[in-house]
Amino acid sequence: MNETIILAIDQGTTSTRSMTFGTDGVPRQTVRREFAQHYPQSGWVEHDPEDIWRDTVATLKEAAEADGGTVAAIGITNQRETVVVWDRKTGKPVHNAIVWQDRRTAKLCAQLKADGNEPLVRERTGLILDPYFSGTKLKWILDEVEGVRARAERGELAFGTIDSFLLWRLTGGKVHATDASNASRTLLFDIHKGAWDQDMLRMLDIPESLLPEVKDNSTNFGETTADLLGKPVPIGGMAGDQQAAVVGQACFQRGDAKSTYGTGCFVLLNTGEEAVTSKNGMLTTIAYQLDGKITYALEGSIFVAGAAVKWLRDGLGLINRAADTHDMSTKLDGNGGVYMVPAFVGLGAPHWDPDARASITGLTFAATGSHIARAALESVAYQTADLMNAMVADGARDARQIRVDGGMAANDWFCQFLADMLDTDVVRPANIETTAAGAAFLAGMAVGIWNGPDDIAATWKEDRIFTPAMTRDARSSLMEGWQDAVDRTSSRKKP
Ligand SMILES: Nc1ncnc2c1ncn2[C@@H]1O[C@H](COP(=O)(O)OP(=O)(O)O)[C@@H](O)[C@H]1O
Ligand SMILES: O=P(O)(O)OC[C@H](O)CO
Repeated sequence: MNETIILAIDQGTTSTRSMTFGTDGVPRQTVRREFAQHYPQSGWVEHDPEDIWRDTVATLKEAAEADGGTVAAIGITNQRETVVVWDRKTGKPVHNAIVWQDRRTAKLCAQLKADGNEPLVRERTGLILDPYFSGTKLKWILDEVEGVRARAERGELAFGTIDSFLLWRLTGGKVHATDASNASRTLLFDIHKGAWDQDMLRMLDIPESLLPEVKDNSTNFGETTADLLGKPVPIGGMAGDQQAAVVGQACFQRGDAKSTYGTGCFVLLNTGEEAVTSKNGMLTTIAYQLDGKITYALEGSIFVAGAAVKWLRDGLGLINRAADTHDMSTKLDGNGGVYMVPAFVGLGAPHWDPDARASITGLTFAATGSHIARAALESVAYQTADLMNAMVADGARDARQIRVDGGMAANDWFCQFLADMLDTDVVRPANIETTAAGAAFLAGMAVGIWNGPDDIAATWKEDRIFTPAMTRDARSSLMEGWQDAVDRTSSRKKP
């Protein structure tokens, strides 16, 4: 008899992946495709939703076929905040997807801030007024794309983050829904009430008819059309990729923290039933909602992590493969005073400086390509340290370990440097694709394969622990160099 499997779709910023998992939670097959990034203007980032759909269908079919098992349920996880608006009749997007990294609404955010809206935004949504989140991007499409506002007001259009768009397409246009974790990133959602917020909709002039229904993370989201996998398959799980990683890393207890290193880096700290408000630039967000009960997280969001390594490869041509950065960094005695501040799309938490742009500082004739590669890896660890310090300052974090995952976590040199900078054990699981695993677990729970978080925690396996091995003085001196580089890169000039 065919084995039962769960299929996870992981729609990331640079690639779309489908993975199959056994009922033991172990990954079996992975099919991955990179897709085109569009940069129409400085600071703008777009995706073609049809590329995303095409790769989703192709990878899910290939993964299921390569596996050969019987797909019991599908889970979807996705790059968050990215906005798609489509026609309810034809399913056609009215514009390219505006990606979470896109800064085009920086001015609008500054204006809304100057008008005194930020305290209410923070109180209701847990977020701040930064172009990162979906709300102002949705407003841009309504205001700038000809005819769209009128069509929206006539109820002809639907808005969604990537999860919603894929759900709509996978169900043949039958279901327009999202999950609480994705909704909590839109700037439109009251994270305390668990409902769309009328004041936010008014502030951004967004017709409510555009919005999807918001559901638990593990529930019946509908069935796929029969043509995709030969028969309809239930979609049982949906979560933003960072929240799915919280589930995949089994961070179910208050105080558990994970950090995912993909395109960006996102640290999420489970704060249980309490929605902790940060005074230090962190976000308050929904980690997951199960059986109607919300668990919150404090989040630190860094916009560029693995993307800096990708730039070394694709922009500079300095490396052939991302993994080359490991040996280049290992062979140097130190960083030679070279720092990279990867503010390619501004700086996220805790600085929130959308107008900053990247820099490399401290270059001398002794600097080599390896110093630049190392500076890229180091910058991601320094940024994580800034987040952890902010969480400590918020009184929200003790000195427990942090679990890491995502593509960059495969790099041993980086993980060790991270442990040194955080002065905390860095724990890497056997499966670093925890995002897809989280989506599979949520889907599997919905169809009774796993009963709840305890079953999921039992499948989590450690690969390696990286223990801090640097003196306090060495750490402080590196962090000072980093702080100096950040100050030089800031768009806010010191008086
Ligand atoms: N060994 C490595 N060392 C450093 N960076 C790496 C390594 N392997 C992958 N990366 C980086 O990690 C990112 C890929 O991670 P992934 O989790 O697939 O990202 P995403 O889901 O955002 O597409 C890429 O940006 C790549 O540059
Ligand atoms: O593409 P990733 O994995 O870096 O994730 C993107 C985040 O969801 C953006 O908030």
